Amino acid sequence: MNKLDIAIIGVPMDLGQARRGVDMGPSAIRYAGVVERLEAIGHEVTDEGDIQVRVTKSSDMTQTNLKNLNEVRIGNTKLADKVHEVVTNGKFPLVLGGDHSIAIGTLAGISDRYKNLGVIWYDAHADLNTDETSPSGNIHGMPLAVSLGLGHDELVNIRGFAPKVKPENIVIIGARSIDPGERELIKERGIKVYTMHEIDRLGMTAVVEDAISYLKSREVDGVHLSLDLDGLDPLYTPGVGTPVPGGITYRESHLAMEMLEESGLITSAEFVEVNPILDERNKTADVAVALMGSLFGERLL
Ligand SMILES: NC(=[NH2+])NCCC[C@H](N)C(=O)O
Ligand SMILES: [Mn+2]
Ligand SMILES: [Mn+2]
Repeated sequence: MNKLDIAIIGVPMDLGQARRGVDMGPSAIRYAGVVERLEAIGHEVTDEGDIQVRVTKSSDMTQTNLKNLNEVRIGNTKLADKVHEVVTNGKFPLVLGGDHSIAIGTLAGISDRYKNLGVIWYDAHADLNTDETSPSGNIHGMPLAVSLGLGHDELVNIRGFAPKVKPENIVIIGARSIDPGERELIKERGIKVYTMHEIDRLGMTAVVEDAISYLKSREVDGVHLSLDLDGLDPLYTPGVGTPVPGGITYRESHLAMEMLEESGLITSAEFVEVNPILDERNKTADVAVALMGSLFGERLL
């Protein structure tokens, strides 16, 4: 295990989707013992606290079909600057959500350090909608598209450059709910997707091995793991706003985290969509922290 300097950044953002409460995700994950857990492995951990996010919904949806565009943009701009600072200081950013719209800021903050960044998107969804294709207007369904440079200018251009990632450097794992516009984009850009079909058919071992060798063949200089807790089956992580049945198991997820840790490729991570209001006794935050344990090198023997 490689000893890391981990910087935890909380993002109490819930304006990227419709169900309130996911702003309490960072507190729930801290309560589940994230700092102690990572320290016990032997890492240096600093909790950088939370990014200030405006809590009031904007009523103004007149110009675009994006909900709370301004608040989401401002929160992500602050997050991007913070992540950039942490990366520049040689620390490993571990971002706690908050809804998945915060991946916009995380990726904006990382990607000028890693010019050929790889991204693993562990999620039931592809999050590849744009303002034109979104069925909901919820920005948490758009962060991957935004990072590809597609969507509203104000989101795409955070930190003044675009795109943040290349389509051929992205791997999606666990997809089982894909909208028509997203399907088109996946085909058009040749984005690598392991749906639940591939996970069932090949097994998680083969899927993660394949994902790792694919990213290595792309010669990535870093890999960001963006883990949406709804990637797991809602049996294991009920505290999410957009659950989709038929998901990845708890065991498969631990295996995936262990294999990613062994690969030595991961240079940043975020765990998102933990909503304590929808959860059962903090189960989803507990799973998030357990998976972080595996991702950061915790082993039984
Ligand atoms: N990060 C998430 N949970 N995203 C869910 C997105 C759901 C749907 N595809 C939408 O765009 O509205
Ligand atoms: Mn999702
Ligand atoms: Mn997501």
